[in-house]
Amino acid sequence: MALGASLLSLVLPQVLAWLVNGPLLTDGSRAGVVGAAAVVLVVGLLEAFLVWCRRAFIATPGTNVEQDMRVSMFRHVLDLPVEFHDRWSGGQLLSRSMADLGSIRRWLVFGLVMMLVSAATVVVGVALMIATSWQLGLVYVAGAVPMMWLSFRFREDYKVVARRARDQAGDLATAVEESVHGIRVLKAFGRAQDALDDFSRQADALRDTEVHKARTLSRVTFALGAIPEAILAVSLAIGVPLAAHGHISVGALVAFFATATIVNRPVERLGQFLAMTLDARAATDRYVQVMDTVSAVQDPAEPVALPAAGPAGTRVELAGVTFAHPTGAEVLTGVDLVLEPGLTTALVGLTGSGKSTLLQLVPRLYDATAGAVLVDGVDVRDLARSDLRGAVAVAFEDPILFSASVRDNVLLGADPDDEELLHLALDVASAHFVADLPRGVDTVIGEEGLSLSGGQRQRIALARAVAARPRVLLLDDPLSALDVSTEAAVTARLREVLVGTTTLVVAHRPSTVALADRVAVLEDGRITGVGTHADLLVNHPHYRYVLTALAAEPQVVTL
Ligand SMILES: Nc1ncnc2c1ncn2[C@@H]1O[C@H](COP(=O)(O)OP(=O)(O)OP(=O)(O)O)[C@@H](O)[C@H]1O
Repeated sequence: MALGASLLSLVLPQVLAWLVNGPLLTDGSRAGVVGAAAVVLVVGLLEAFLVWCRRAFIATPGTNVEQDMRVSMFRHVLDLPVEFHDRWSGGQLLSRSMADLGSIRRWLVFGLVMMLVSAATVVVGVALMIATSWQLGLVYVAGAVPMMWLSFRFREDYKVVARRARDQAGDLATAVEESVHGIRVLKAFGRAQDALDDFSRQADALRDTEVHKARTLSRVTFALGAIPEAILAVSLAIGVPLAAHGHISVGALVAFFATATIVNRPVERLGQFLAMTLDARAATDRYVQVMDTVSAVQDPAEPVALPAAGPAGTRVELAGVTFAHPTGAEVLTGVDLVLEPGLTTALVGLTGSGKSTLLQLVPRLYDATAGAVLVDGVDVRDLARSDLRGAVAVAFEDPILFSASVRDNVLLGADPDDEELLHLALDVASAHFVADLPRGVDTVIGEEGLSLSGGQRQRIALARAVAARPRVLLLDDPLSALDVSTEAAVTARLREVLVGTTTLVVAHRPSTVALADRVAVLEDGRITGVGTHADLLVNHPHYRYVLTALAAEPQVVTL
């Protein structure tokens, strides 16, 4: 339709030529003039109708493409492993999934269509101009050479700044995200001004890039506007003598200039279309960069079914597990550890010894670099991730809650309508404070649960892990914000409810260690001792040292 509208506009100069050569220069008949006016009117109305159709019909496919790309990207980002999210900032992903995709849509619905239409209009228009007068047509074609050279130069310059601007916009989004996320720290330390200064510096850099882009575009727009006008002046200087000597008719001369005026329009806008295309290209590159990232943690081609748990529960084994973050040194070196079915094992080690890392290998938040993690004898890499993560629940030390109701947060990994389970899980986690919230379990907790205290957040996160009714429960020191007596009450209830659940608890407090059936000591990336608390106290010097260090950590600071 866009093409039809544009090509129709080229009909008008031909009507004009016929009008000049016919009724105007010969008989001057009224019927001829009226006929020409009628043709102009019909062609004009048809062109307007086609333009309306283009605008009306392009919106749906354009927005559909944008939506499909956005959903695919979010699905892919959710599927990418934690290691990817360790490296990528939220702002970059945000700007790629919002602003970049918006720019691709605008290009699809306008830039691409207008580029194609303009190209067709120019080709057909120049052909008509050559057919009208080959001498003048060739002059016009000669003008294309400097324009193509200028466009090439523009493309080389602009594509670099277009990409830079998008990357800087992503960094700026990250700065906003981090500052908002850490607003309490910034305020408490009185660093708001520093954050503002940093942000202003980044915003200045983005503005400079945008100005650079605009200047590059304005230079090429000026050149692409001036050259066709100059060609028209040259054509006029050549065309008038040609017409005067009868080499071309006056009508042909008029038609040539009318066509040239129409062809000039898309030529003059070529810079703008090119800029849009290069912007969309930078946006597409950034989109593809995320989409082309292959997830290192994938489902196997033919997943093995998770065997039913044994009578005592599920057995988890880490066999010769070694792990290093892509950017760091080896954290775990040949770890051998068995979590006996239905028992609670405490994992103890100095800070930074790799306890959280070890725990995250079980649900495949990371994959072991060497060795294997086995759940009931099956390598976790041979299981479908959904099966594995359905059987394993984690409560992290830093509890992440979503801006949803308490109910939705707790029943995240369970049946969302299971009222009984909801209350049981909250009870086990000693989250009785929920009853006092304004709307009870339906109270929407603020972004990331920041409207709750640290201990309250931890208890909701623990309730979530319990409600998942896992075969294996991994607790990364989830009770650290609770006082010792609440911790004891929660642990006692956990023991009652989680009969048959194999539990690994990362312990930072002697009180937590004492509640476990067995203790494993992580030292220099290896498990150097497994036994009861009492045995290890007697036989394991590093365990004694770690316990002393943990006990020395002040729980209450007295000034
Ligand atoms: N994403 C990461 N990239 C690179 N190194 C990391 C990453 N996460 C953790 N590490 C490093 O791995 C090591 C183990 O970290 P981990 O969080 O497992 O220790 P931890 O024993 O749980 O510590 P803590 O008791 O303080 O919670 C640390 O040296 C840490 O710096």
